[in-house]
Amino acid sequence: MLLLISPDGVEEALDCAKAAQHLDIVDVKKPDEGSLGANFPWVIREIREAVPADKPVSATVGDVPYKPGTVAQAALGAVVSGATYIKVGLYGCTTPEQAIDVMRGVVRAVKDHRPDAFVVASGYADAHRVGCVNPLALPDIARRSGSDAAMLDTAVKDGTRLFDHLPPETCEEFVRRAHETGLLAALAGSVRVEDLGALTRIGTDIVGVRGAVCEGGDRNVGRIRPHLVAAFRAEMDRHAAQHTVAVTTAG
Ligand SMILES: O=C[C@H](O)COP(=O)(O)O
Repeated sequence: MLLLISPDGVEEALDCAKAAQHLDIVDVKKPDEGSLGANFPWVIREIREAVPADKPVSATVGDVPYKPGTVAQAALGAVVSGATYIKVGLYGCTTPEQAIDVMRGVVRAVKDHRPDAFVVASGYADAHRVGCVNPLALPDIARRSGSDAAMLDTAVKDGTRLFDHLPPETCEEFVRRAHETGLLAALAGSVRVEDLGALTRIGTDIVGVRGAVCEGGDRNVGRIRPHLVAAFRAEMDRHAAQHTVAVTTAG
């Protein structure tokens, strides 16, 4: 499982860089603009320069409206600024068709500029609270739009967590649907270390966190700390090793 960490700006990205050996992807966002709030292009550029070259930089394009042209242009801005993982939160899409429309534009805008960039279609585990597309539709939306991964986060950051809205069995079905069509499955949403066992067991490819690696577990007031990133990674590795033993023993 890959670890994606979301700093809110250059200062926190520098702290992520200090823990670079413990993480896999640095994800630029602006949490005060929403769950997948988009940051400024110059922030993406500065973070790309600050993070070791072998660590991909991801950027969120926002909790986007159903405006395919606007979103495609924003996604191009993110990739031109140096991000190679482009994450789109399909907040304003109420049907799979709308979501596919948005993601097709993003895929074209991004891949015309940089064919090796990785496009992530993100929905929300708590979609029922904000009226957007069903989370289990995301793998099919990602597949039909030519995206590379399907992701779920939570739309409302009120302390409730991924598994409060979608139990592990439903997340497992999400992962299964993504894998069935050759896509990666990414999961996030106030994930804590105690969720890592289930996330590992169900085959999650990427786990996205912010709060869990901030001081006091607080994604707004706390700051990302390198030792918390290292500790989170150690727990991930422990669960991965346990899972391998369990699978080998069962086989
Ligand atoms: O993409 C990952 C998100 O930033 C997760 O943030 P969170 O762990 O604070 O919910």
